Amino acid sequence: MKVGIVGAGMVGSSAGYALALMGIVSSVVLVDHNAELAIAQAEDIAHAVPFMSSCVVEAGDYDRLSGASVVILAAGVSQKPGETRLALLERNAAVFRDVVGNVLRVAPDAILLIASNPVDIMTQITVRLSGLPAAKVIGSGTILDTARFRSLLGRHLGISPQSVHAYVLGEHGDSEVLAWSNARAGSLSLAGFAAQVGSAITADVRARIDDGVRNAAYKIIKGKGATYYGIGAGLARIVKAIAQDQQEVLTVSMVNREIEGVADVALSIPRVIGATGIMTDLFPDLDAEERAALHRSAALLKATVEAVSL
Ligand SMILES: NC(=O)C1=CN([C@@H]2O[C@H](COP(=O)(O)OP(=O)(O)OC[C@H]3O[C@@H](n4cnc5c(N)ncnc54)[C@H](O)[C@@H]3O)[C@@H](O)[C@H]2O)C=CC1
Ligand SMILES: CC(=O)C(=O)O
Repeated sequence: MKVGIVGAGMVGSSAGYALALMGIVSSVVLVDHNAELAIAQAEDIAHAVPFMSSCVVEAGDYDRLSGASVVILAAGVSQKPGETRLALLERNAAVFRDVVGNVLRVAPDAILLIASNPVDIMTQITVRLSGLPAAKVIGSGTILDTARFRSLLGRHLGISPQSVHAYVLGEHGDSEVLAWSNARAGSLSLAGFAAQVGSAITADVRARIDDGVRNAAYKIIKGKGATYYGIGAGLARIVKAIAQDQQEVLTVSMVNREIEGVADVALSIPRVIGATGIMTDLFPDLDAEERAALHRSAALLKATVEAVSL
């Protein structure tokens, strides 16, 4: 499978690196309006390949995306310290007006995987610009927030994050919703597991984990200027689910017909991902407080996307 990546900065190159090391696709092509950067990133990643896999990693112009099954869109600006994701909207919408048409011209059948922020709005804008069915335009959404939630819960409980089943829903951003009520550890409820291992989830623990998930990006950007390893691996994980038709349940964003009373809005819930993109939506069981928070998140995104003119 060939995967294209438009935007060879920190996020795009990290996704390319993860894909190349995982050895799950045969070819990765990096495209950037800074052609010199794309060439340098591709060459650097290609030098890691002989240690791990046999993926061909190259850079080129849009024509080189011909035949790509998936194209990751990671072009545009990223947050400065203290800046919200939503503040990037106008600048990245302008970038996508340029990028989406160029990709579709050469790879009209590709699944588009959106990473640029604000990712839910950029996903909805991409559906509008491309005319593609919603299930073929996947936003990375809360895949990273869900990983952060599982990581912090696993650390608190003393188990692998892979044994924690917990999801972050809604916006990939400040209004996101940590679905505590249906989180599980192994086969047990969170509270049941925590009691057995003597690591109660007190109000303080819950507040600390909520803060660690919700504000992770702000803290990392303050410390090192950008986040990229986590989302790079998350994007590669979504590509793997498509490449291997895994029917994997992941929290990703797409334009939903209706969520908690809000129509036609892109946000994340758990969904089954396979060869053709999003196969099924899985609306989780939530308590009343979580449902109200998800409604607020959906309403915020809807109001934001309605203000964008294309
Ligand atoms: N979805 C998520 O969970 C995450 C999303 N992001 C977002 O990903 C995006 C990229 O972030 P970084 O890679 O750190 O930024 P970066 O600045 O390192 O890379 C962006 C790249 O886009 C390229 N670019 C800009 N306009 C272009 C155009 N019209 N055509 C082709 N290439 C163009 C630039 O030359 C640059 O190389 C940002 O919007 C950031 O907020 C970042 C981390 C996590
Ligand atoms: C930057 C960003 O969206 C994140 O790390 O969550």
